[in-house]
Amino acid sequence: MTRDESTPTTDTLDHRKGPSDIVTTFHNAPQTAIRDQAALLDRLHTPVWIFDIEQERMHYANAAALRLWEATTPQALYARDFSSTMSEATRRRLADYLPRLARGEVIDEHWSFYPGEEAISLHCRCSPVVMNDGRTGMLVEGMESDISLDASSLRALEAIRHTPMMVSVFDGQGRLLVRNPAALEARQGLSSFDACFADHAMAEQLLQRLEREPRHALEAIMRVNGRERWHHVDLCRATDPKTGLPMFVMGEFDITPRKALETARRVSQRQLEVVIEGLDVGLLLEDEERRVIVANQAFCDLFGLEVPPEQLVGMDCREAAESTKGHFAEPEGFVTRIEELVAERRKQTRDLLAMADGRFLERSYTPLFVADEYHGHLWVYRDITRQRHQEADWARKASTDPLTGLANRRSFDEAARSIARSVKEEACQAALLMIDIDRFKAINDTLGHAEGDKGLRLLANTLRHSLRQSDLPCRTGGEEFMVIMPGMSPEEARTVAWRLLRQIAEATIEAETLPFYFTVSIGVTGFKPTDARIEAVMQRADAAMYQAKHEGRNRVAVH
Ligand SMILES: Nc1nc2c(ncn2[C@@H]2O[C@H](COP(=O)(O)OP(=O)(O)OP(=O)(O)O)[C@@H](O)[C@H]2O)c(=O)[nH]1
Repeated sequence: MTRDESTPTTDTLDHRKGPSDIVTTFHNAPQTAIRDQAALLDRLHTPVWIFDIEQERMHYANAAALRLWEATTPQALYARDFSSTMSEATRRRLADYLPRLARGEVIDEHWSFYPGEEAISLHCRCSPVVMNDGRTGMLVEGMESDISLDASSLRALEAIRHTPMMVSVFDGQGRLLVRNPAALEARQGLSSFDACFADHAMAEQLLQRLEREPRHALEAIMRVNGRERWHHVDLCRATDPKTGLPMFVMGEFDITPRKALETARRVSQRQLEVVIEGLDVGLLLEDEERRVIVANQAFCDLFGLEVPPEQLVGMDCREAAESTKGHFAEPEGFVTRIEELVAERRKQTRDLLAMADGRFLERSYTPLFVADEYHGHLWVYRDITRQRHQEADWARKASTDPLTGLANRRSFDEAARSIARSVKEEACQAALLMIDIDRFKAINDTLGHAEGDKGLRLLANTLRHSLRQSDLPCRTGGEEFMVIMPGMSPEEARTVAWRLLRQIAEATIEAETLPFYFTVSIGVTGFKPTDARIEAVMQRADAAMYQAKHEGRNRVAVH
């Protein structure tokens, strides 16, 4: 069929009854004008028809449309029952149209027609029309399409009409010839090949590539309804069967969710590596076969390994433990404990390991289970040497008198309670001395507090150097000192007290930096199993000390 054949004459109209639909739809013109308008429409080369989608009946067709539908008379076409010839795909497509037309939408799509042996692709503009009974009909203007394919190609195009995959056909210059509804919906307003791609330069290169290669597949960022989406793109070179000119087919589907997932995985993998590398704890990840999966630089540093951590990957962890055990104060214990933990597969944190060089490491062991399946284990080593020293320092400070360096009242209480318990439960003996400087107030008042402090320090040093290791000298108050003497009877302690008393007096005389000398009074008592509280023994020591003061100072008294 050619367009020339379709030239209508006004005669055609004489034996046709124009439907009154046209009146309401087109111009709302007076009835007398119907025939003139219909005659005008018959003169169009463009086929125009009105189709009742619900009843599957034709309501109007101009002369060009009659030829397209291969009808000899309009009446024959209006009487035609389309339900018997309409394919299921076409019925579904039209069923999609109905609500859209009812909403007033104008739908532009390609439709294929097969009059005789011919295949015609028309760009159909489908608009809503109100029919006589008030229902919505479809007014179709079949405009010429750029595409000229043979019948089988058009049928192939029809077949891809219902796929969610986007299919577009371009000519050799990248101008759009036809696209299926999925592509049409995604690319409204975009009609060139390069406009489909976010990267136009890449589109240019692809066109050139297709001149050399018959097909090419890629993943690219494409433009879809003004947004950018990742698509898998299949490009295939073809030839227009009529003109012999090159064209190519592009099939696309959305892979954005997969790409997003891949990106997220890549980012989190990289982030994980950065985190592992940046950690200042030594980290070693083993698989269930006890092979190293990951180690970080901090791990190598802790064990003095002079290889980059990547070189440990794949190494047998049992061998690694054997070769590093020499770093530990108890090498065999280190290896044995690792094997125990692995056998138990129970999380273990804060395992303290003493190193041969005096450092302390804290070890955490975590078995790795994914969905109840064992996948190896994670070892984390942390150097806590500084922390340990700090803690020891704090503990010492908390229990030490800052002026003299002797144990303070808190330590004295703890030690005295412990000794009292031993005396009670183990029937051993212990003594307590209370030492008080004589007339210390006068020294302070005449020479000042700072000079007085020198005296206190001298007394503390004398106690420290004169007593046994097992004795505990403490500064329990201003110028009041106590000495706990485990394993000693009050009588034995009395002898020691006298010796101390003399040594203190001599020390004050010998000390060149001390501008005064002093004596002390000492009260002596013994811990008794019957003492309910340590205050009892302290009171006796206190009483003995006051007795010594009372008796003239510079002496020892026993309670
Ligand atoms: N320099 C110095 N003096 C202290 C410190 N703690 C207490 N003192 C002083 O020690 C003196 C204790 O005096 P008292 O307990 O009254 O008795 P005393 O002068 O030692 O006389 P007797 O104990 O009766 O022999 C007071 O002057 C206190 O201020 C201290 O940390 N440094």
